[in-house]
Amino acid sequence: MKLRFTKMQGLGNDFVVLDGVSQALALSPIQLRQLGDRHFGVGCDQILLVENPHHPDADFRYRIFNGADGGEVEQCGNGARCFVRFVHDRGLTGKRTIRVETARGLITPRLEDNGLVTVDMGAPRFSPAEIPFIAEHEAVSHSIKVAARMVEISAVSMGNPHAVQVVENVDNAPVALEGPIIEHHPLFPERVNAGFMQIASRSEIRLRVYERGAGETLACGTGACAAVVSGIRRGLLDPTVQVHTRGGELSISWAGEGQPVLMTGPAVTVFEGEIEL
Ligand SMILES: N[C@@H](CCC[C@H](N)C(=O)O)C(=O)O
Repeated sequence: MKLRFTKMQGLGNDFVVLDGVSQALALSPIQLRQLGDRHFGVGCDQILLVENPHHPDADFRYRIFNGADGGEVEQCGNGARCFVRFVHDRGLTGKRTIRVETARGLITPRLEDNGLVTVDMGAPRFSPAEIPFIAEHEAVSHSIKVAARMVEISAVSMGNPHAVQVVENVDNAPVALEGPIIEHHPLFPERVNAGFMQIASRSEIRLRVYERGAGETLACGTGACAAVVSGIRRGLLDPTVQVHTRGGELSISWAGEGQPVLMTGPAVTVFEGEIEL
């Protein structure tokens, strides 16, 4: 079968985006992995499938699959911004504020006049139901053993699970060594995204994320939200923070418990193409 796709990126976190609104699409895990493969397919960190909604209050539904293993996941921050650009640029909607159904509820991205996209990512969650590893007393951080050392991590769900640690300097943080160990740590039965955050000031962090099912990416939107939320809860950060990733800048705001996280950043179309699957 021939499949048309759009290649997009948000801060270098790259996506193959598929239009499941104009055509019915049901891809097997093998086909998804082929799309994600950088040698035998198109290559991307995640595949985004845009569909008609099931939820009565939503304009669209979008599904997210990690490119390396084809596994479906609940949420993707950079993907949410690319999703908005995609439906807007293809004329699938004229709205600039869009209600989107994800595997973890509705989120609301808005295409700004300056071309950036702001996404209301919903409230972060800290309950054991979302992150089973978190104890009932909901401490803001926990000590876990990673390789030979104890690491203090904050567990945050942005719909998908994150474990964030504070490091002195992200440039020499043990992302490649500890990322996969944290991702597969037995305390996280659903596996986890591992964040390494350097606090530059109360309003600026530097961040690297080893993503579940993808490895280290140039940026992770939900990872940025989770890192800022964990820094605010630890008393290290102000409510609005500039996040420097290897792929560029994001602005993240959070007013505190029960409030939504707002993420603003770019979304760019790279090219369109067709692949035989
Ligand atoms: N890159 C994304 C997150 C994609 C999903 C993640 N790897 C997971 O498995 O939860 C982002 O920008 O948030």
